[in-house]
Amino acid sequence: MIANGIMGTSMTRGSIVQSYLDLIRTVLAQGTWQSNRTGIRTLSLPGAMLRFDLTQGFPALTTRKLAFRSAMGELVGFLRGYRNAANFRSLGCRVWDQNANDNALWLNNPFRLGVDDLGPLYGVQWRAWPAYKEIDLTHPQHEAQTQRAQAQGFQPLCTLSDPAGHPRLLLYKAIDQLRSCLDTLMSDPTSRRILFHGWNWAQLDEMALPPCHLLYQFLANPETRELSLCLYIRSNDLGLGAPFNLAEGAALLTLMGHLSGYRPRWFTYFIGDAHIYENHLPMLETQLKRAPYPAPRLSLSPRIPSYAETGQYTPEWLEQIQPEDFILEAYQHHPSLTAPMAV
Ligand SMILES: Nc1nc(=O)c2c([nH]1)NC[C@@H]1CN(c3ccc(C(=O)N[C@@H](CCC(=O)O)C(=O)O)cc3)CN21
Ligand SMILES: O=c1ccn([C@H]2C[C@H](O)[C@@H](COP(=O)(O)O)O2)c(=O)[nH]1
Repeated sequence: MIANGIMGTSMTRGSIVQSYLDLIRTVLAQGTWQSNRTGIRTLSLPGAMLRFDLTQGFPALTTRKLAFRSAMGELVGFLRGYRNAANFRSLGCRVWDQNANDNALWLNNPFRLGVDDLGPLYGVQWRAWPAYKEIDLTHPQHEAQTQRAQAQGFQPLCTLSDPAGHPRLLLYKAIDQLRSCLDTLMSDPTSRRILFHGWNWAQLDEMALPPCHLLYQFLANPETRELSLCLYIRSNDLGLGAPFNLAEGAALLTLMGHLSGYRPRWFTYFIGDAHIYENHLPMLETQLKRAPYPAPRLSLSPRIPSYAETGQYTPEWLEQIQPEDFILEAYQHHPSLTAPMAV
């Protein structure tokens, strides 16, 4: 009914998982075999899109059991800016252990801080993107420029001279991109600039893995009180990664809407390299033989204030939320299946 979930508007509770299965079928039919850094070949398709109407349910896999608690642990770890696999484990999420400790390239990286370190990935960039501003102290407006930067929270670090010998003031700020998005949903919801991203070129070489889900754009409609999300994923492991990425994207959208007074609506999921690892084929073929169940529902624990109900803006819940505050309701699923992760 809905080819790759792209048509969208006629989506029903049953078709939420169907669009994932259609994408698997498309990659099986049209993908090409490719090699990659992991040594495990993939069937890959360049470019794909899935689109979910979240009023019809939550995009959790039903053709096998989604490790929901683990996925929410990962999301909460990102929300808190964690960079250590032990912190993720303490939230019930073990999916970062191998990337932290089993990849020879990362083990030999001089930026790795020790066992379980992952480097400044996802959450660090979301909550504390390191930003520097240089002000040319010979510019006639340098005082106004400095004042403006300081009003935005930039702190002077030192003065230095550029290659031409001009004195420059260096300022620093850790940018909380996610908090800025939430603040902008409150102050300027029709803005088309409410986005955060993880692709920090200056630090890609300091990370265990450069970000896969890297651009999140929120789109609010103050008239309908609906909030939508466009998410771009440069490289997506359809067997293991996509089920987590779908659940976490939809949960993040729900949380952002809850804290700013919007109901989640469209979740559009763009993929650059959509791939299936060779050793995931049996797991996916089994799922294609199973009939999907209706999509479950997501609710948030009542202890998290809904802005629409209380009128109180409580952005601190971005950090305070716990994995168990995300509650999956009416989740019917087929038995568990799993497959190895390519490291
Ligand atoms: N090759 C690869 N694929 C990925 O999807 C991936 C990476 N690497 N590295 C970093 C993160 C970690 N993510 C992962 C890694 C493993 C699972 C996984 O093994 N999922 C199991 C259940 C795990 C559990 O019970 O916690 C599954 O069956 O879905 C999921 C997401 C997504 N990412
Ligand atoms: O959230 C995630 C994180 C990772 N992945 C997958 C996508 C690829 O299979 C690997 C990353 O390898 P690269 O060589 O850096 O592309 O991990 C995912 O699907 N979702």
